[in-house]
Amino acid sequence: MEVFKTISSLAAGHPVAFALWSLVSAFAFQVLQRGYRHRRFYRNLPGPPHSALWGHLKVLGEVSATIPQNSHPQAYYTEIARKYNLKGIFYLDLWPIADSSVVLTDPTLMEEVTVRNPLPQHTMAEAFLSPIIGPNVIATVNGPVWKRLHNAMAPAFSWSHIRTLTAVMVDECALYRAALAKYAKSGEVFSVEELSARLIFDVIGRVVFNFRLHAQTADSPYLNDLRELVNLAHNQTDLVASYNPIARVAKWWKKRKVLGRLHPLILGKIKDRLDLLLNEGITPSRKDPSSILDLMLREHILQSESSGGAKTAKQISLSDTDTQLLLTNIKGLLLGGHGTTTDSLCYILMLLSQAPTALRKMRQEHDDVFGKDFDGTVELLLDTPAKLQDLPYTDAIIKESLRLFPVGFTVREADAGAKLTVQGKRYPIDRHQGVVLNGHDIHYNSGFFPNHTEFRPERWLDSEEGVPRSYFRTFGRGPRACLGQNLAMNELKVILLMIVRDFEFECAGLEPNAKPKTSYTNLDTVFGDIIFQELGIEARPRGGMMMTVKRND
Ligand code: HEM
Repeated sequence: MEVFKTISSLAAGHPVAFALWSLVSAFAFQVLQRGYRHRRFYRNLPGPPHSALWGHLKVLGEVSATIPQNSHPQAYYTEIARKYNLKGIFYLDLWPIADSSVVLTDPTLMEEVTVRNPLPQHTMAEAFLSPIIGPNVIATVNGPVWKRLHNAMAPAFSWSHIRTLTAVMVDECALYRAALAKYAKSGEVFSVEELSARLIFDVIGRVVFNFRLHAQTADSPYLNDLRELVNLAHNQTDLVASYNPIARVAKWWKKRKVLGRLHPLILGKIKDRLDLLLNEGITPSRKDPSSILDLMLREHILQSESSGGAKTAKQISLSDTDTQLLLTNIKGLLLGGHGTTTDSLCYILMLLSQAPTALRKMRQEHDDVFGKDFDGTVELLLDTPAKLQDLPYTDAIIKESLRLFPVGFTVREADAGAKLTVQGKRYPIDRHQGVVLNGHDIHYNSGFFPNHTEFRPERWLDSEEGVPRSYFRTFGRGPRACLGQNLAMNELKVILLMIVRDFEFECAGLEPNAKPKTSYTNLDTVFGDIIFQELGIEARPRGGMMMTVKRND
C-alpha cells in the first residue's frame, strides 16, 4: 500500500519526472525480458560455451582478437567452429550487438535449404543493401518481385548469350594488357584491384546496358560513384561510426551527393533506350538479348501493349515503381557483378604468384589449345568462343582460387518455429534468426577438401574423386544461386588466357605471419594478413592487392 501511495504522490507532484521514469522502467523491463528470452533459447543448443549474461559475445570477442579487424564474418564463423570443434550446425547468440544466427557447415544440410527446400533470403541482406542501392534488388528480394526480375534477366546469362560477349571481353582485355605492359615497363607497384575493377566494370557495363562505360580509358563517373557507394557500405559495418551522429550525417550527405550524380545518368540511359525502342518499334528479343536493360524494358513494353496497345514513347512511360525497380537493379548488377569478379581475379593472381607449377601447367594448356601466338589465340577465340570450355586446368585454377577465397555470402530466413533436421535430430529456428550458409567452412574442411590449405587445382580434375557439386559453395546453389556465374567463369578464363603467358605477377610488400593467426588456414604464413578478406558488399581483398608485374620473356 505504501508503495502505491508513494507512486501516486510522485505522479501528482512531478508528472514529467514520473512519465519519464515510467518510460525508462518499461523500456528496461522490455530489454531484460528480451534478453532473458534470448539467452534461454540458446543456452542448451550446440555452439561454443554459452554465458547466461554474455551469450556468445565473449567468444566472439576472443576470436576477434586473433583475426585482423573488419574481416568478413565467414572467417569468424569458421574459426569459432574449429576452436570449439563444432560440426554441421551451431548457434551463435550475439544479442544485443549483432544478429543471432544458426550457422550451417554441412553440404547436405546446405543442399536441403538451398536446393531441396530453398529458404528465402534473410531480410538482413535487404536491410544492409537497401540504404546503399535501394529496395528490391534481385539478390535480396523474395517472392513475386524476385520471380519477375529473375525471369526477365535470365536470358542475359545463358551460355548462348555469354558466348556472344567474347568479342567485348577481348576488346576490353586488350586495354587491360596495355595497362599491364606499362606497369611492367615502369616496375611501379599498383593496385590490381583498382585496375581490374575498371576492366570488369567495362565488361559488366556492356552486359547491363550494351554501351561502353570507358572506365579503363577515362574516369567513368558511374564507376567512381558506385565505388563510393561501396565505401559507404563498408563504413556501415563500422560499429563506432554507425552510432556516431556526426559520422552518420556526413555519410548521409555524401550518399545524397553521390546518388544525385549517379541517378540522372542511369535514368537518362533508361529513358533514351526506351524512347529508341519505341520509336523504332522494337520489342527486344529474349533469344538474342542486347542487354539486361533491354530484357527488363521488354517486360514493360509487352505489358503496355497487352493492356491497350500503347505504342509511342509518350503513351508508354515508366511508372515510378518500375523506374525505381530498374534503377535499383541496374546499380545492383553493376556493383555486384564487377565487385565479385574483380575480387576473384585478385585472389587468382595472388595465388598464382606463389604457384609456379600451376602457372606453368596453365600456360602449357593455353599453348596446346590456342597455339603459342597471341594474335592467333585471339583470332581462334573470336572464331570459336566455345573453345574456352576446353581449358580444364584453367577452370580448375579458378575454382581452386574461389574455394580458398569465396567472395559471396548468403544468409537465409526460416519461419519462427521451423526446425532443421540433422542426422535425425531436430534443431529449432528463432524469430528473424539468420540461417548462415557458411560455405567458407566447407571449403576449409579437410574432410571435404584433403590438405585444405594447399592450393591444388588438380583436386578438381581428379577423375576418381572429383569434387561433389554440393561442396563448392562459392556461387551458392539452387534457385537463388548466382545468375552471373557462367559469365564470371567465362570472363575470368578470357582474362587469364590473354594475360598469363605474357605477364608474371608478384605481390608487393608481403608481410608473412611467423605463425598462423587462425586454426583453419596457414596461408597467412605465406601472404600475411591480406588473406583475411575484408567485409564490404562482398568479401574483398585487404589493401587493394598491391603488386608488381613483369614481362614473361
Ligand atoms: C566470381 C564472381 C561471382 C561470385 C563469386 C558470385 C557469387 C554470388 C553469390 C554467392 C550469390 C548468392 C547466392 C545465394 O544466395 O545462394 C550471388 C547471387 C547473384 N549474382 Fe553473383 N557472383 C559472381 C559474379 C556475378 C556476376 C558477374 C553477375 C552479373 C552481373 C552476378 C549476378 C548475380 C545475381 C543477379 C545474383 C542474385 C541471384 C538471385 O537471387 O536470383 N554475379 N552471386
